[in-house]
Amino acid sequence: MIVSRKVALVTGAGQGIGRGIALRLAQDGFDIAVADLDFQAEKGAGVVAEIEALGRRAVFVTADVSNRDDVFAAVNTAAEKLGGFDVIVNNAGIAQVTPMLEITAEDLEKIFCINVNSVVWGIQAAVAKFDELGHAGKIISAASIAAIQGFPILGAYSASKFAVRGITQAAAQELAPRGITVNAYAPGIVGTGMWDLIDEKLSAINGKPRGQNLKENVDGIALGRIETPEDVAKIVSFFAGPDSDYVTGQVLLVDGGMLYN
Ligand SMILES: NC(=O)C1=CN([C@@H]2O[C@H](COP(=O)(O)OP(=O)(O)OC[C@H]3O[C@@H](n4cnc5c(N)ncnc54)[C@H](O)[C@@H]3O)[C@@H](O)[C@H]2O)C=CC1
Ligand SMILES: CC(=O)C(C)=O
Repeated sequence: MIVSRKVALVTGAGQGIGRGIALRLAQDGFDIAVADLDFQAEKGAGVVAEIEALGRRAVFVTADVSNRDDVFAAVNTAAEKLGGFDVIVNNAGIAQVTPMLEITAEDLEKIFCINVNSVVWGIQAAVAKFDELGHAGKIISAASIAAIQGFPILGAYSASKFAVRGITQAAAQELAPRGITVNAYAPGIVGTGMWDLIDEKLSAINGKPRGQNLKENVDGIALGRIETPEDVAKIVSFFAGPDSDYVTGQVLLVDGGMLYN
């Protein structure tokens, strides 16, 4: 899907799914703001270089997505440096691997600030910029299979992703009169740093050898292989491009066949 010179900001784009999305949207013709935490600046610079090698413009923007001011500043920087603003991908997120009876107030505060508040800030910042620029745009957020079904030991994470689904449905209805679409992607088991962490923590809890929890989850995928960031990025490409102009409020499973709705 080639678009004519547009700008997208992708959060958590220093690695993993976010990097895959940033590269795919660059291939689609977008100039890209690669947003991530400060400590990811070196990886972010690498992603910027990869995008530039594709012939597109890119900037790295430091932002902690749990901080509303950071998100607004990132959107402003993207628009100023890249000359427009059309799409936000609220991708950044964290996992927590904690049995329900051990979840603390601090755990909940942290995961909701990063996985949920960030989506609200991203929607607000994007809409403010679309209004300022006098055009509509597209808002896309990271849900998960855990937004459709709760996963044991991932209870706080599942709750945060259910919240992303609710926000996506509500925002889609509120923003439809402005021509803005709001959708989310729901990956399954993607081979990134996040699943390295989940596998490690599950091993510590259930005593299975490292890699075994990941293998058991991948064995349950109908299409028979682990998901890649590129698999996810194809769906984001659809939501960011004109072929999804009549799609809003959707949370699209891209899981190789794990859940069916
Ligand atoms: N890996 C998987 O199997 C799945 C991942 N997802 C979701 O996809 C999204 C991306 O996940 P992965 O790429 O796998 O994770 P990852 O851990 O590999 O990458 C996450 C990125 O987000 C950044 N990040 C974390 N906290 C941040 C903050 N406060 N502000 C800004 N950036 C922050 C990290 O620095 C990192 O670059 C997340 O929202 C995750 O919940 C959804 C379903 C499955
Ligand atoms: C990381 C994630 O979303 C799951 C459920 O695997």
